[in-house]
Amino acid sequence: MNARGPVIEAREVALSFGRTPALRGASLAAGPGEILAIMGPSGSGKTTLLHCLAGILVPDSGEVHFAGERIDTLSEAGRSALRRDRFGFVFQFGQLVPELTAEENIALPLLLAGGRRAAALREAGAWFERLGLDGLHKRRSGELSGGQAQRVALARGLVARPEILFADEPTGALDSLNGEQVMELLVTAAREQGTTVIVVTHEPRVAAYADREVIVRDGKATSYSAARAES
Ligand SMILES: Nc1ncnc2c1ncn2[C@@H]1O[C@H](COP(=O)(O)OP(=O)(O)OP(=O)(O)O)[C@@H](O)[C@H]1O
Repeated sequence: MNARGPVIEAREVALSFGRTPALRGASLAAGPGEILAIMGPSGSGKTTLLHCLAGILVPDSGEVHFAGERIDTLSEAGRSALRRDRFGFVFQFGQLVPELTAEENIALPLLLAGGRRAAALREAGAWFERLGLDGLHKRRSGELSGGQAQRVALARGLVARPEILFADEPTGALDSLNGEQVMELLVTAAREQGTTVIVVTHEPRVAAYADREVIVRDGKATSYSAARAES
């Protein structure tokens, strides 16, 4: 696959939890820098598909390719290294480390990648002004509002300039104003860095920030171009 091919791709991915089929041959592909929204009814398989793409879950059948390499056949250690070094993550409830300050939380991916503490904190610090978090460097997650904590989580997901950011309902716990702000920051920062974004959401207003939507229904995925204006 050449550099213009998809950066991440699922091919006919199937996965069951016991007797519950979560995915039944789902395929999708995202190009470099593309922002893709995964939508669909509750229980349709969105999170499972995201986890298969990110190497968190291994499909029963089908293939997952990243940057031209098959990744579902890698060992757990290989997939874990991929997640640490090349992917970023944002979840619905920020999942910040409560013992760490906001700046330490943001710096975490850089430290895990072997970066030096002073340099990592400096880089983390650059995100505060950009995200409207000035003066909150030393706060712990319990001392931040939901919107502030989610912006910290977003910075942590992007600070190491991952090739792909996986976001699972990143605005799901926020009111609509905070949700739109987080999405706007996410999209702006990802575009600046050229990061591909795969975002699971059930909110059309969040999906409207994406270049393209993929609808998952009954464990299968269908792609729609961004021709939402007519509908
Ligand atoms: N760890 C698990 N163990 C057993 N069943 C699971 C597990 N995770 C998901 N499932 C089942 O797999 C199916 C797909 O779940 P998934 O979380 O991918 O759906 P979803 O579209 O993300 O749903 P939601 O929008 O409600 O978050 C559902 O039937 C769910 O109950």
